[in-house]
Amino acid sequence: MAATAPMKPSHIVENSFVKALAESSILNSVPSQFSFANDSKGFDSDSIPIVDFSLLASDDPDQRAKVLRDLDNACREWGFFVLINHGISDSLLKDIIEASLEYFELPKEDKRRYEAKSSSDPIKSGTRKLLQDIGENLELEEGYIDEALKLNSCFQLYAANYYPPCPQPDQAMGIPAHTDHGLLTFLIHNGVAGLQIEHNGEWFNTNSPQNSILVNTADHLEIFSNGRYKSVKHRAVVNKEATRISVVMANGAAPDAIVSPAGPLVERDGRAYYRPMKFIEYVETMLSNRFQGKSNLDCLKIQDDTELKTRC
Ligand SMILES: O=C(O)CCC(=O)C(=O)O
Ligand SMILES: [Fe+2]
Repeated sequence: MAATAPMKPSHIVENSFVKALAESSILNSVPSQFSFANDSKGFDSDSIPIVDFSLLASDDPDQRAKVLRDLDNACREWGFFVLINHGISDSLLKDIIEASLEYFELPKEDKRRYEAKSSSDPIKSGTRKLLQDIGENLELEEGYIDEALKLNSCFQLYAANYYPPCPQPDQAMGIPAHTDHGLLTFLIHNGVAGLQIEHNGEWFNTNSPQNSILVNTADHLEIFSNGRYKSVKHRAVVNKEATRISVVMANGAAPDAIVSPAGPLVERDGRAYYRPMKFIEYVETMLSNRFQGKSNLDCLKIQDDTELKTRC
């Protein structure tokens, strides 16, 4: 059970409530309304991909070609990678985590002031270098991805998750299995592990250094790449000892961009495997029924030509 800010999807319980509950001295078991029997075990793996961001700008063509291949393999095979040498200082990363913790310590009324009023309340910013490299890996013309997804006014959603220590970690889940909307999700944390990703039907722990950034490919990149890159399923588990904080930046297309498989990829594949949908509509429907029933992505998948006219 996580408290999330500033976006508060309807399934997430009141921020202050989870925190107060966890701090209550009489809490020694998970209340039944939060009980979520699960197998939260994950495997450790040393093959989780690592991408060295600094080498993407290398002048050495062989070095650059190698890191582009690393990025392509990571997006195709895991939908996930640990980004190192990204150029963001350790102190800035720490400050972001600190500021998020301060937010969770605020009284309930003060917290409200910072909550986004709706999902169309975007934070617009961000480097798009990785997306341009991804466009190159997909053999799209330079600038294609920027224009098709209107990246000069791209949508970024910031959320901070607070996971208090849990007396029965095997009876609760911080955030259940889901995929993210958007193109890429960037995640940092306070050094306490908890993110697990699904790979070949198994759950893997992501024990990454605190100064790295965890990146996962999300639904709109799966759609745009016509299924070459998979939106990875992930979840957050809790532990008995330590509070975990994660800060997530979901990086998407412009709110009014219609996201569909990229034209040149559809030509290469002979057909589109996903239906188009306006970016902001996707985000809004997803946030209103996240973790319940069929995912938006499944609804947009076209299984075969005979299904072209069917919808969820
Ligand atoms: O806290 C984490 O590790 C995962 C958070 C997450 O998946 C999300 O906020 O969408
Ligand atoms: Fe997520």
